[in-house]
Amino acid sequence: MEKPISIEIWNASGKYRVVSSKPMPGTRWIRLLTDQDCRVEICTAEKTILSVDDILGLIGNKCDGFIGQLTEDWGEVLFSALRKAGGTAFSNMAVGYNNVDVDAATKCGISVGNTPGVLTETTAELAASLSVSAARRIVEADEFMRAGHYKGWLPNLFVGNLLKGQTVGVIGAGRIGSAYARMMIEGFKMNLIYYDLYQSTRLEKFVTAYGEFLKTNGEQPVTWKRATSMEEVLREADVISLHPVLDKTTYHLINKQSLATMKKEAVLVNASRGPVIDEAALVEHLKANPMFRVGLDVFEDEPFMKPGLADLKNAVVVPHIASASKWTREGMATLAALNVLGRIKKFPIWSDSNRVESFLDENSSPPSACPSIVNSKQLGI
Ligand SMILES: NC(=O)C1=CN([C@@H]2O[C@H](COP(=O)(O)OP(=O)(O)OC[C@H]3O[C@@H](n4cnc5c(N)ncnc54)[C@H](O)[C@@H]3O)[C@@H](O)[C@H]2O)C=CC1
Ligand SMILES: O=C(O)C(=O)CO
Repeated sequence: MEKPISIEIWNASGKYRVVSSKPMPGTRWIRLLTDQDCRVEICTAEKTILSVDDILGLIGNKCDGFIGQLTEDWGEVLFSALRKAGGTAFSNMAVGYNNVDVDAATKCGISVGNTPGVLTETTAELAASLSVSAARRIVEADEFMRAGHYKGWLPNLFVGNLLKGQTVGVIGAGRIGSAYARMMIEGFKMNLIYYDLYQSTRLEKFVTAYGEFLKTNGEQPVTWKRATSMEEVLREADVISLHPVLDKTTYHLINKQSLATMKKEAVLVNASRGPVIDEAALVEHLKANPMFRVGLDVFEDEPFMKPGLADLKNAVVVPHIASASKWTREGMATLAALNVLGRIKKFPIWSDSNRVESFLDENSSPPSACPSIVNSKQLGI
């Protein structure tokens, strides 16, 4: 850090030093730590994305646990430093942990926490919002209105795509992808096609049951299909939402070739990680196909957009806010803090990291457990 690090300190006399690289929403997470003899230090520097050097400065000579952010590069350098400072616990305040070298953490004996179970619906809701915004051209129409261009109703004004009866495609039907699929199916009566490495039996059962319900109601039933390849989804779906993890297999999953496979008037949504799409190829595709629309929450080189994207009317862009509801963000902070606290206190691992309600209840003490540690098996804890 160029300037001296600005730090807010809670419970200065606490035995265990826990550092958070950012202020996080709510105060419960701070209280949970200070109640258990932690001294909590929160970096309040204005710089948004902290460098490895910045974080080394925060770790210092004694640090028992660290709560980090998805914008930070947690690799061997930081985990070695944390270990040297006596630390055993790290948690990302995120469910995704593609910014973390888990093997490096394991080698240093450091646990890596993440925060599933509290952001599934919030993230799916934003993906659904982007789907509707792009299909119905809401942002374009809003800009038109504010610019004073509206002269009265016209048959051809901002005509977009109807969702009802169309096909929604989900790539990565895990927690968030499945929740998104249900919203689009229940909300808009869309048919489902999905691609995932694993079968999503619960989702399939839901669509079957919902289809039966619609049929008995005299309505057109919805249907589902598990695709055998991603290309099948790209070819058949009218709206496609991306929800896989980011790893070597999903980097640039959507590229020039896969974009060419999609329908000319399709809607593509990404609320997973930016590099899942080759963004430069996407810009070219959007330019060449004005009826093709995207809704993007994440970008390949965050915080930047690839040249040309910001000028395109067929793109809706928001700054990585998919999990940004108050309840979710406060919950993420709580889970991240408890991941770190649990390891420091040698608590066991919670039995089901997707069922974390009991950690989030404001009116009771959380269980004495680590809510979600991704390398617990490797560490033998
Ligand atoms: N934009 C945002 O603010 C947020 C983004 N995310 C991102 O969403 C991702 C998914 O989160 P969850 O649903 O909780 O994770 P999850 O682990 O429940 O689901 C991911 C799914 O992707 C599938 N998958 C992995 N490789 C694949 C491949 N090559 N092709 C197709 N499917 C593949 C997995 O089998 C799994 O079902 C996170 O890893 C994170 O990067 C999560 C929360 C908020
Ligand atoms: O949790 C994540 O992975 C995010 O991207 C932010 O919520």
